[in-house]
Parts: sequence; structure tokens; C-alpha cells
Amino acid sequence: MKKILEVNDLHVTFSTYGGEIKAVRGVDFELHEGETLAIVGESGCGKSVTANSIMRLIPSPAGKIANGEIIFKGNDLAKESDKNMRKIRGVDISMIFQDPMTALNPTLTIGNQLTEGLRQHKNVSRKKAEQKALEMLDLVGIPNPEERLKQYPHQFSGGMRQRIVIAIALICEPDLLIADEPTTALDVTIQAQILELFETIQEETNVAIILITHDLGVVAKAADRIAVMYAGKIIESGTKYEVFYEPQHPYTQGLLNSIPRLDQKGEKLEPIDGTPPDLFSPPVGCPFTARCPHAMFVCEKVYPLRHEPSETHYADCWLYDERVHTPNLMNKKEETT
Ligand SMILES: Nc1ncnc2c1ncn2[C@@H]1O[C@H](COP(=O)(O)OP(=O)(O)OP(=O)(O)O)[C@@H](O)[C@H]1O
Repeated sequence: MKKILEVNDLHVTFSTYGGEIKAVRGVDFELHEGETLAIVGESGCGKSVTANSIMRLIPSPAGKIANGEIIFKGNDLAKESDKNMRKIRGVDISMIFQDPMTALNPTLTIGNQLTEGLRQHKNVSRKKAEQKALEMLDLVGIPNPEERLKQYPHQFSGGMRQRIVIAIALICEPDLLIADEPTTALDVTIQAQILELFETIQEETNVAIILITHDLGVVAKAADRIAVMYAGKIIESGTKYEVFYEPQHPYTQGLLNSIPRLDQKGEKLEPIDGTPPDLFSPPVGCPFTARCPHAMFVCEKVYPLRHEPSETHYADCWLYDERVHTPNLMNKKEETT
């Protein structure tokens, strides 16, 4: 499969009255055609900032991409002009957000909103645009598309509105779709339908998807690969099966213990105690140290070397490095006794 996106050493900062927030601190990942990467983590870990950087939607001058590359189909988006980015957004890369109501204009018909992007960016006739709009409504599973095109957003349920938002995002046939918490505002059965819809769309169009969510349950079905973010870094990444069945990082293990699982009936759910570190002055070592049940002396002093149990799986954690189990780099408990 062709690689369409490669993010290398991405750093994003925000200047605030309280100082500089280091929201994203050296993120790397890649994405291929037809693949779904889920970026998972607690609130504030930098998922949306990472996604917004790809779209170059970081509010300046306070926010900036301080370092790194975002190579999309061979071009570095971090260096792309604003003019070119306007052409790329909505055409080559589309983004959808949590709340389908705010994404739609209540005063325009669905037909107008669907055809707008196509007519603006691809210069197609009204007739052709309407034809494409009908096809898209059909693809996202909206019955009676001819009638529905003439209706307004308030005439649709929440789930149907999210389907329309997805149709709008896909009408220009983008190579990449970024979905930021696309099902959070919907109830559980509708969530499942929307996730299934992503799969259908991917089979039909081969679009690559970045799915951003705090909910590992969502990821279980929809993702091919998972990147787990914590305090502005990807601390573990692997295929869905590697991350679910062989989680290496204690944070990932904690996340998995905190969600209900069918394969672990009767086991108690355990929330992860504590809170993530302050991103004004993030720790030099592993940012999870203060909450980690296995924390060692070295963890707070030095950022972990990468542990790679397979070609597709890594975790940044000292636990797997034999050298830290020697007496000179003793663990915390031994140090205090
Ligand atoms: N415009 C901004 N100005 C200042 N700080 C910001 C801004 N946007 C994001 N941040 C900070 O960047 C960090 C990462 O935020 P981000 O929105 O990416 O988190 P997230 O993982 O997507 O969480 P959530 O699921 O709550 O959206 C947070 O500490 C946040 O406060």
C-alpha cells in the first residue's frame, strides 16, 4: 500500500500568559492508503493538536509548529503556503469533528452544503455536483436521497447529521480523512453504525483515516493500527492486535484495565490514579512516571529508549531494558529502603 502521510518529530507549542505549553513533543507516525490509524489517549494529551497540525489549523500567532515535518504525498505541509493549504483542505484532506450540528449550516439545504465544496474546488456543473451529492448520500446510507437533498439540518437526527457531515467530507474524494471524536456526541447504537460506515467507505474509496478518540472501545472495531498518546508523545504504537493483546507500556495496560472487555468477564475495572503532567514544564524522563505502578529511579531522570517487540510495535518504556535492572540504576523502592 502506498504511503500517503509521514509525520516526523512534530513539536507544537502555544504561548500563553502562563508560559509556553508544549502540547505535542516529538510525534512520529505514518499512514498508508486504505488504512485506519487510531490516535488514543486521555483529554489534553495532544491528539487534536496533532490532527489540527496536519490541517495547519493551529491558531497563530499563539500556536505554532515549532519543529518537524508533515509529508503528505511528497510535500511538507508544515512549510506549505496558506494559499496551497486552502486548496488541500477539504479536497485532499478532510476533517470531521465531534458535533455534527455545529459542522452544518442550519440555513442551507443539505444539497447546497454537499455541492458547495465540489463546485468551489473542482469546478463541476450544478447538475454533475447534484448527481455526485446523490451518490454520496447513498454511500453514507441516507434513504430517499432526492427528497433529502432539499431538506435542512434540523430535519435530520443526530446520527443522520453525522452521516451528512461524512458525505460532505468525502465528496471531493480526499486521500485522507481525519475524524476527531466523530462518535462521542452520539448514542451507543448510532456510534456503532457510524463506525461501520467508516469501514464501508474505506472499502469503497480506499481513503486513509486518522481516527482520534479517548475511547479504546471505539478503536477495537474501527482501527488497523493504534498510537497511544500521553503528555504530547506517542508512548506506544502497534497493530490493533499488538496493542490490545500485548500492551507493553504501563499506561496502555492501565487504559485497557479501565475499559470493559468481553474477554475478561468478571474482572474489576481499574481507573488510572493521578493526572497527567503539566505541559508548561513536562518532565525530562517518562511523563507517566508519577502514575506508573512499575516506576523506577531511571524513569523520571531519562526518557526511555524505544522497546520494539516487533517490526510494527514499539513502546517507550525502561521496563524492558536489562540495564535498568542492575544495582547502579536501582529501582525507586530499593533506593528508599
Ligand atoms: N489554542 C490553544 N491555546 C493554548 N493551549 C492549547 C490550545 N489548544 C490546545 N492547547 C493545549 O494543548 C494540549 C493538548 O490539547 P489537545 O486538544 O490536543 O488535547 P486532546 O488530547 O485532543 O484532548 P481532548 O480530547 O480533550 O480534545 C492541552 O494541554 C491543551 O490545553
